Parts: sequence; C-alpha cells; structure tokens
Amino acid sequence: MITSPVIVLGGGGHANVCLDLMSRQKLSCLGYVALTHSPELDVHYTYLGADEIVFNYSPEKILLVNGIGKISGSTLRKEVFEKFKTNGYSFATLIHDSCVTAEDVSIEEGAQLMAGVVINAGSTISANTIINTRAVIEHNCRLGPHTHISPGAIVCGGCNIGSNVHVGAGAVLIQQIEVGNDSVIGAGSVVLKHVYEKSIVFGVPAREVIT
Ligand SMILES: CC(=O)SCCNC(=O)CCNC(=O)[C@H](O)C(C)(C)COP(=O)(O)OP(=O)(O)OC[C@H]1O[C@@H](n2cnc3c(N)ncnc32)[C@H](O)[C@@H]1OP(=O)(O)O
Repeated sequence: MITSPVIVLGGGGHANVCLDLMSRQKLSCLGYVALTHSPELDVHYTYLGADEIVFNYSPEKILLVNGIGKISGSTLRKEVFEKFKTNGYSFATLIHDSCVTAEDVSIEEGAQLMAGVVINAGSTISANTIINTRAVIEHNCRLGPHTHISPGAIVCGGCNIGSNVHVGAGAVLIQQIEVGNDSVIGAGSVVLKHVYEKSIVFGVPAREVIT
C-alpha cells in the first residue's frame, strides 16, 4: 500500500501511463519532473521542474516513480533509477488493478506491471522492470533489473532474462530460454534459442543481427 506522496520522473508517454495508473489508484501525486513541461500532461498533472527539483524533497517523505520508458539500446531508465537510489530515494512499485499475479511471485522495488499483465507461479520480477500492457510472464521465469517486456509479449515457462533487456511488442520466447544482459528482441519475434548478451535478434525464428 503506497501512502507517501509520489513524484514521477519523466514527461513522455510512459510517464503519462504511470500517472494514469496512479490516478486510478488514488495515489497522492505531487507532479512530474522533466527537462521541459509537456502540454499533454499539464492538462491533468503538475509540472514541478527539472529532475534536480526532486532533491528539494526529503527521501524519507516521498516516493518516486520512474516514468522513463525503455526502447532498444537505451540506458536512461536504468541511469535515472540508479542516480536516485544512490541519493537515498525509494521507488514505488506500480501494479495495475487488472493484473493477475500468482501468490508466490516476487516483485522488486520500482517494478511496473501495466494493464492486463499475467505473471505465473514462481517468477521473479527484479527492480525497475516494466511489464507492459497485456504481457504474459509464465511460471518460474526470472527477469533482471531494468528490463522492459513490451506490450503483448509472451515469455514462456522457465525463461531467464538478464538485466536491461528489451523484449519487443508481441515477441514470444519459448520455454527455458536464456537472454543475456543488454540484449534486444525485435517486435513480433519468435525466440527458439538462447540470446547472447548485447545482441539484437529478430524474426521468426529469431536470428541475430550482425552489425
Ligand atoms: C508502449 C510501447 O510502445 S513499448 C515499445 C515497443 N517497441 C518495440 O517493440 C520495438 C522493438 N524494436 C524492433 O523490433 C526494431 O525493429 C529492432 C530493434 C529489432 C531493429 O531496429 P533497427 O536496428 O533500427 O532496424 P531497422 O529498422 O533499420 O531494420 C533493419 C531491417 O530489419 C527489418 N526488421 C526490423 N525489425 C524487425 C522485426 N522486429 N521483425 C522483422 N524484421 C525486422 C527491417 O524491415 C529492415 O529490413 P530491410 O533491411 O530488408 O529493409
């Protein structure tokens, strides 16, 4: 149960989705911080200023929500999380009311489970991950920190996905697949083999892109 007031980091599309989820759950939101204000967000939410404004608030008195999305190859979401953690701040974990999660699922700080997500028994969702709209994480999966599972992706049972991975929209990973850190799986891919760290794979079946 989140009772502290919350500040959202970021002013783009992902921040908007987080703010909407928070509003539906009647969380107390102070506003959002970003380099510049967003006319779209300003309709409903308060722009507080640039990121550094957060340091005007005591880490004991507020929680943060990481509203920075993650697309292929980007590390900003991870960097922002680590910067504020280093300075003593804590991140709220967001779980949309429509999610279905097994009782023994482990969900770490700052993870975000969006509308319609299903997570089955024995899975671990690490810190600062995004499990986006209608994604499915089957039983006994492990997802590393800062990883983004895009809308509609299906991760079958026993998969082990590293940190800062981007699984594209609608991708399917069959059971027991290992995915190395900092990898990208293209939208719509079907992954049948392990994915090495820092690689980009896509297609049906997914194959590595040689750059
Ligand atoms: C809420 C949200 O919106 S979350 C956002 C979700 N976003 C996603 O899931 C996007 C995931 N990203 C992708 O799928 C990307 O296309 C990537 C990362 C796989 C590749 O990106 P890039 O390296 O920029 O590839 P680029 O666009 O230059 O395409 C190179 C070639 O690969 C093909 N290709 C790219 N992505 C895919 C894919 N997912 N499946 C099949 N083919 C693909 C292109 O058609 C192109 O082929 P061509 O050379 O014959 O024309």
